[in-house]
Amino acid sequence: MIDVRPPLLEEMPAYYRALPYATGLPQWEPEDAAWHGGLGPWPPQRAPATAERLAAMAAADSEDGNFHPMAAFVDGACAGASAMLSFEIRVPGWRTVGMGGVTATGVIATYRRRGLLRRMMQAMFDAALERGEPLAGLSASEGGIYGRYGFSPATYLVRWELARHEAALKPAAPDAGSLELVDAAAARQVWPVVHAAVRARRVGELTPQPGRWDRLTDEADGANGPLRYLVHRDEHGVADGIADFRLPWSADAATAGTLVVEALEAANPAAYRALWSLLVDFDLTKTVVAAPRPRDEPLRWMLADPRAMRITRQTESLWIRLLDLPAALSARSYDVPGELTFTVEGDRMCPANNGTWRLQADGSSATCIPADGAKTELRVSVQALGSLYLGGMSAHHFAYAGDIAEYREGAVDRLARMFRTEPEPHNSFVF
Ligand SMILES: CC(=O)SCCNC(=O)CCNC(=O)[C@H](O)C(C)(C)COP(=O)(O)OP(=O)(O)OC[C@H]1O[C@@H](n2cnc3c(N)ncnc32)[C@H](O)[C@@H]1OP(=O)(O)O
Repeated sequence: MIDVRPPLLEEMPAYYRALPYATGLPQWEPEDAAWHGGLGPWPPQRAPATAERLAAMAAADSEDGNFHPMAAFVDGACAGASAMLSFEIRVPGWRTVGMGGVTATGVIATYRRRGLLRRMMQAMFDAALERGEPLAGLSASEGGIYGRYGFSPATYLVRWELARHEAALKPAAPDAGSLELVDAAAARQVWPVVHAAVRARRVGELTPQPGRWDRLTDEADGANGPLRYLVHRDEHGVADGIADFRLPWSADAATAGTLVVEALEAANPAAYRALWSLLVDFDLTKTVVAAPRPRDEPLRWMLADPRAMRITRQTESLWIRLLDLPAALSARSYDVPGELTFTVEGDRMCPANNGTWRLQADGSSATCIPADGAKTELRVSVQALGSLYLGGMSAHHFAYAGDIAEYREGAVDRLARMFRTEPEPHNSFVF
């Protein structure tokens, strides 16, 4: 018998044992190796979490009102685990929308492909709708899993490299502010302030989980060395930018002298430029590696030679799924005013999304109301709407792929123009 429901506190250890990160099973892409590069190509295999560790995780998670676990029990045994974290995500028009972020998902190998994830996903969608969250989001371990549940990529992230001797910046006015290397305690104070300023004006950025920056430390991470923290302050001494970077040790000439930027945020162009000016020309280094970064990194256009920045890796980051289509589409704004009548079909997990809808947007506000019976201009899949929602993808591409069918000439172009946003949406962390 299959039972899908939130686990009880005493069931949490069994719940965690369904998760790869608790059982020590391999990860598809160990983040440090795949993204930052480093000495060891793969970090060492993690040991399964101890009973004490599982108990501590259960205690912490049960205190967290934004953590909504879901479990699948087969004949009483916990065989599958997943969870949603409640976030607020910034959408076009600088508003925020509630999003259930799917995280910590696993089905024990001997129980897989029996529909346990599908059932957990359905239960989590229903619970998110009850909490009033019109969106679900996630970052995917494998690209082939989540489209069937209505998710589709909405943001990208990249890793880039720059050779220091090619990284001359175009001339610019001198910085009126100042830079300072600080310790982890100071960085923990600055990060929330800078992130809040950035988040207010970045589509795709998420509210950080409580304690997000608590783990910042001055301790060395083996040969990768310690994280170092560079803060920018404006001319009044107010912190408006921060970067976390490492200078890993290497015996290999190919990777020696690499400066790895793991995070950098700035609330304005002057702070952004000042931070990068030092990091791309750091004494005794040869190469700068940065990840995860936005695809439309402005630094490229500050370089005298824009080709010097080489994107060495790109993947999709946040996948979006519309749970409540009219609430989601009327919560964002549309830079290009317009009107569209479109039809969604075949959404079995959120059937209220099906039907014909009329979206009307005047540049600052929008309405999305049922228009069943009206002449439709487009058929749009719920996946295409997920990708288009934050404004980073082109509707034309989804028309090529068959996710959008045009019944009135010019309707795809109108959809594309209405949904696009500038700059490209970005989320600086995954969950
Ligand atoms: C958001 C995150 O947390 S990402 C982390 C996801 N977790 C992992 O990658 C850990 C390892 N993988 C697993 O634990 C499991 O394979 C899961 C959780 C991904 C899938 O669990 P399952 O219970 O097997 O999924 P379920 O049986 O509901 O599958 C539904 C459908 O997805 C397909 N599917 C599931 N996983 C995969 C996959 N990795 N690749 C391709 N198809 C898949 C199934 O074949 C099935 O297809 P169908 O609807 O056409 O019949």
